[in-house]
Amino acid sequence: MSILVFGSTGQVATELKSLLPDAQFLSRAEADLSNPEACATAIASHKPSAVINAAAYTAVDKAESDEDMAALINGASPAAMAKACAELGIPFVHVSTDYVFDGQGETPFTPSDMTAPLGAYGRTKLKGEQGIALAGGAYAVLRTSWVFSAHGNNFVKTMLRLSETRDKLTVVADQIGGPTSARAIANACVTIAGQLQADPVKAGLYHFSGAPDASWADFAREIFAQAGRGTAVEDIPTTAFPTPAKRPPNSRMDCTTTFDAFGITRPDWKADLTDVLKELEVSV
Ligand SMILES: NC(=O)C1=CN([C@@H]2O[C@H](COP(=O)(O)OP(=O)(O)OC[C@H]3O[C@@H](n4cnc5c(N)ncnc54)[C@H](OP(=O)(O)O)[C@@H]3O)[C@@H](O)[C@H]2O)C=CC1
Ligand SMILES: Cc1cn([C@H]2C[C@H](O)[C@@H](COP(=O)(O)OP(=O)(O)O[C@H]3O[C@@H](C)C(=O)[C@@H](O)[C@H]3O)O2)c(=O)[nH]c1=O
Ligand SMILES: [Mg+2]
Repeated sequence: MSILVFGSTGQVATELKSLLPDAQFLSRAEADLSNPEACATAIASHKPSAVINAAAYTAVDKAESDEDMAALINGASPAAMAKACAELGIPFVHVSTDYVFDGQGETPFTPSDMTAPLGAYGRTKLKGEQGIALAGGAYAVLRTSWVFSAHGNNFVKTMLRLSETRDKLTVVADQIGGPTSARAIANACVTIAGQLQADPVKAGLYHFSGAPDASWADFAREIFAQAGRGTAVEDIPTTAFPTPAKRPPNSRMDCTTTFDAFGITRPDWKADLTDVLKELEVSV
């Protein structure tokens, strides 16, 4: 397959690069997602056998005051990509988020559960999902959560940085979800692209998150335990950590249909964290 990837520097794009050395990666300079037509044109001119979109507006708090731009990048451009792929008859794999849900209750969300984003980032990602489904091609939207890797910005790197100057951190304990390594997501995207090409009836919306579910505070404790840092983690409620964007308290995702359709299981995030810490050279 000649795979075309939108994104070049992000967490998932970086992992796709090591997995797919022969794929083409489009940076922002080569395809700006604030320009949906440019994205469609890039696909039409490269004529790939599959497209993976790993680029997005991921600054959750900033999106609250910049929703129009986030909507172009997360909504209109992925929809335009899906349409261009449908016209070429090639698979399109896109990554979405747990933040499309309101996070009520304690039951894991299934792909068919009602969406109700609490903030601008989630609203714009939902627009992307809906535009992609409307395009009607051999698409897969893979919703994931709490992405971490050795590259880019993520919670693991933030915690390690803060632990250098702090003996104790306060971290929210009432938001529960599945931390997911960017490498596991990249692997899943490639598997799904291949299977969609052979079997386009598998098109649809899927969930993929690391197991077991944990709170951000649990995640922080595991990071410090594995990295051998003495920093203590105090559980706090979300109300004690005010942010511009509201985040879902329940980010648990039911990933059953992803296994049923593609044979892909939930990755063990603690094992993947070990690999990332090794890569960062901070493991004990
Ligand atoms: N991060 C997370 O915790 C989660 C992410 N996701 C989803 O997973 C996918 C991958 O996320 P992740 O790898 O973490 O993302 P990152 O934040 O690590 O990277 C985002 C990428 O998008 C690119 N990008 C942003 N704006 C534009 C633009 N206007 N034109 C072209 N490229 C642009 C960035 O390029 P540049 O370097 O030029 O800025 C960067 O390469 C996204 O769809 C995201 O919504 C889902 C759940 C959780
Ligand atoms: C730094 C810090 C954060 N927190 C909280 C804030 C928040 O609720 C949680 C995680 O912080 P972050 O800024 O990493 O969260 P955030 O950027 O919202 O992470 C999200 O990004 C987008 C792109 C997604 O799609 C989601 O799945 C999710 O990964 O931890 C603390 O409680 N204490 C702290 O010291
Ligand atoms: Mg963030």
